[in-house]
Order: sequence, then structure tokens, then C-alpha cells
Amino acid sequence: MDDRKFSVLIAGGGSTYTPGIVLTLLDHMKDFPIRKLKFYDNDAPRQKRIADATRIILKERAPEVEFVASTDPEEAFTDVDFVMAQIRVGKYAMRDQDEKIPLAHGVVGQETTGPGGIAYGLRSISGVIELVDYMEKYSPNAWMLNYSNPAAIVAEATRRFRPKSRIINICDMPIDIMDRMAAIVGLKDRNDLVFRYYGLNHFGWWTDIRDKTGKDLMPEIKKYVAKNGYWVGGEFDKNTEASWESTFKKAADVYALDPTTLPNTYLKYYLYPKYVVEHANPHHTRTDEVREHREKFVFDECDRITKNGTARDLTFKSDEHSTYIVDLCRAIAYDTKQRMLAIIPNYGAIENIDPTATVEVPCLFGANGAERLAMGQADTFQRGLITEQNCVEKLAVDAWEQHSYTKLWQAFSLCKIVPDAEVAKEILDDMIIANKDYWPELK
Ligand SMILES: NC(=O)c1ccc[n+]([C@@H]2O[C@H](COP(=O)([O-])OP(=O)(O)OC[C@H]3O[C@@H](n4cnc5c(N)ncnc54)[C@H](O)[C@@H]3O)[C@@H](O)[C@H]2O)c1
Ligand SMILES: O=P(O)(O)OC[C@H]1O[C@H](O[C@H]2[C@H](O)[C@@H](O)[C@@H](O)O[C@@H]2CO)[C@H](O)[C@@H](O)[C@@H]1O
Ligand SMILES: [Mn+2]
Repeated sequence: MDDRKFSVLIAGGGSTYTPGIVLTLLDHMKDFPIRKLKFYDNDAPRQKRIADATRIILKERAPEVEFVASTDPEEAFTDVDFVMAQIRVGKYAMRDQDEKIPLAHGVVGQETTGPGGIAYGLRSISGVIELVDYMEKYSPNAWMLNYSNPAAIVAEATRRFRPKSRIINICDMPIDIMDRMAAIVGLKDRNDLVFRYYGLNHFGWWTDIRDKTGKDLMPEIKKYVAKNGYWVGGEFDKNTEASWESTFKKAADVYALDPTTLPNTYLKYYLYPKYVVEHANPHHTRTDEVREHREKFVFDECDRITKNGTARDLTFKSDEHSTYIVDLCRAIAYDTKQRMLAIIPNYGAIENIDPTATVEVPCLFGANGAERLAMGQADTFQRGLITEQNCVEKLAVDAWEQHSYTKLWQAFSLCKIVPDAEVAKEILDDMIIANKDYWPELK
């Protein structure tokens, strides 16, 4: 290691994930030292509650780190080495609509999947492009690690509209699943696994998983998943909410469809939409749970720290979301060539998939960003699913670019979880009204 210290900006400072990242950054001061921590958000009061607590945490644990929280792009994006982006354009109020509008029509209502995911995509594109432009203007040598969802649509948009920008789109779902796989086979964590994985974001499969000696772990993991899905239980899952428990368990049924691979949990929405709708409460969806639990917990805890003037007894913790993004920054900063997943243009990584598709594959992370690894050919089942879903994502970005009602109707209709074009149109027309402050006006 050299004597560099880094300046990190969290864009979406008011995110519920911000305190976890702050703690992880502090845990890594020895192997990823920071000199400055900055927050940027366009909602000043929301960001302030997290910033006030963060100021106290830093004062107690790393007083040498300079801290800035701002809603001014120039102040926030100047003198930055890494931008960690996690904005939610439209916030939970709009996520609520993404989930409840499709459900009212008997269709899966989900943050990043189906009509809800497309609606969120059309809100996110301009928000994330704006962040990229601020970074290029005020800190052109910085890298952006972007979590802002729906990452598949955002990544397709940045591939097309900002092809040279230093943004790398990422997801924590496979990371969480790999921590589970490690627990299943008795290893410490995901970093003990050597894996092959391919697909789209929230739409992929593992084809090979080994330990560091080369021992094939797939048979043992498959045997476990066939029975339990990715549910580990016990101490590992003591804080996992009931809806995530159901998703991790449902992976057993997703796995059954192709026992040659291990699936991403999100495939349940595409392969078992009838089950998902039957088990949903159209009046109380995942957004309500997040507001009642994670959002309430994070903001209450920040307010408590601020009121007490101390964070000595804080209960925030590092998790896979925060450790992954810090691992990625460290790999880029020190050119470690660590092998981790990213959502990037295909260009041959999956041989028999459109080269311009935006895929999720392992990459080597270093000073030049993410270098994709070749994952070979997708099998016919995967190729069919990927091709259809990638066209949905491309049509959504076409619709945003061309302000096209027809392209968006096509995207909704092509989507596997929407039963027919008439239902697609009904959902779309409701969503146009709900998103009038965010979407381009469609012609
Ligand atoms: N890729 C992944 O695997 C992954 C994992 C977890 C969360 N996420 C994403 O991270 C984001 C944050 O999630 P959350 O639940 O903490 O949401 P949140 O609503 O708590 O936080 C998002 C913040 O973004 C701010 N914001 C919205 N639009 C903005 C804009 N144009 N410019 C600046 N700030 C803006 C909001 O004011 C809010 O403070 C979401 O996009 C979520 O989907 C992604
Ligand atoms: O419904 P939410 O807001 O709780 O989560 C939506 C996000 O889900 C994934 O991330 C999960 C992670 O995989 C899970 O195990 C847990 O640890 O929390 C994470 C965030 O809640 C997914 O990768 C994200 O894209 C979603 O935004
Ligand atoms: Mn994700």
C-alpha cells in the first residue's frame, strides 16, 4: 500500500443504506483509508438526519476525516475519487405505485421487475445520468459505483448515452446469495468461493462454484438448495424479514426448473408470477414493510444519536451491501484484479447473446475499472429468457429516449410476467398518470 487517502462521495446521502456504508468505510481505514467523506442528495431534510448522526460517528471514531453534506452538485462532486451512487428517484412514494398499480391488475408488483421495474427505470435514467455528468464535470478522474435501481435499465441507458463514462453498475443480490452458499458449505464468506455466473441483473445463474483448492461445491449446494432454497436460518438469518425468507425459500422451486445451474432469487417473479400474485397483499406491499422497518429503524437511530450527542452505543452494522461497494473501491484503488460481479456491456462475455446486451458477469476489478471475463455460451433455456428480458430493457430505454408510448407498451407486453397486451395497456395508462412528474411526456 502507498500513502494515498481517498475522498468518497455517497450520492443519495439520505438513503437507508448510507449508515451501513459509513460504518464499513470506518472498518476499512487501514486497507482503504479515506481523507474525506461527502454526502449529496436532492432532499436536504432527509439527508440532514443521516448527516447529523454521521458527523457524531466520525467525530468519535475518525476525527481526521473531513465531512461535507451538501445539496449543491459543485460542492459535493468536487475533489472526489469515488462516487457511491444509491438514489431512488421518486422515493418510497413512487415505489409504492410501482408495486400497487400492477397488483391492482393482477400482475406482479415489484421494485425492479416487470411493469414496476420499467416504471422505476424511466424515472431513474435522468437522475443517474445527472450524477454521471456532475462527476465528469467536477471530478473527471473519479469512478462511480452505482447501486441505483433498476440497475439493468440504468446500465443499458449509461451504455448508450454515456458510453465513455467511468460508471460501473452493481448489485448486492448475488453477493448476499454467495454469503449464503459459503455458509451452506461451511466456509467463512463469499470471498472463499471461486465462481462462474452469467445473465442480466436480477436475472442470472451460477454455472460453477468451487473453493480455493478447486473442489467442486455445486453438488453440495444444489442438494441443499433443492430442499431449502437459499434459506440458512439460525443465527445467519436472525434479522431476515419474512418476505425475504419466503424469497430465499422459493429458490428451491426456481432451481428445480434447471438443476444444471443455481439461480438468482429474482427469477421467481418471472417463473412463478401466479404464485407471487396469490401470495401478495395488494394493499400492503414491500414498500410498506421497508417504511415500517428499515426506514423507520435507520432514521430513528440517527435521530437518537443526534439527540444524545454520542454514537457510542450505535446499532448500525456493516452488511453485504456496504462491504461489497467498499471492496470494489479498494480493488480499483489498488489495482488488485479481484474477481467480482458487475453489470456491463456484453461484448462477447456471453457468446451467444447480443453483444450490446447489458449483462451481469464476473470481472477483474483494477485501475482500469471492470474487465469482463468470458462465460461461454448460454444454454437454450437461459438464452431464451435472457433475450426476451434484454429486449424488454432495451425497449424501455428506447421509450425514454424517443418519448414513445408504443415502445413502452411493447416493453410492458413483451415482459414475461404480463399476460397480454390489453392488460399491459391498462397498467401503462395508470402508470403514466402516477409518473407524470418524472417520465418524459409520451407521444
Ligand atoms: N443494486 C442493488 O443491488 C441495490 C441494493 C440495495 C439498494 N439499491 C438501490 O439503492 C437506492 C437507495 O435505496 P433506499 O431504499 O435506501 O432508498 P431511499 O429512498 O432511502 O434513498 C434514496 C435517496 O436518494 C435521494 N434522491 C432521489 N432522487 C435523487 C436525485 N435525482 N439526486 C440526488 N438524490 C436523489 C432521495 O432523496 C433519498 O434520500 C435505490 O435505488 C435502491 O433500489 C440497489
Ligand atoms: O425490498 P428491499 O428494499 O429490502 O430490498 C430490495 C433490494 O433487494 C436486493 O438487495 C438486498 C439483498 O440482496 C438482501 O439479501 C438484503 O441483504 O438486503 C438487500 C437490500 O435490501 C437487491 O439486490 C436490490 O437491488 C434491491 O433494491
Ligand atoms: Mn440488486
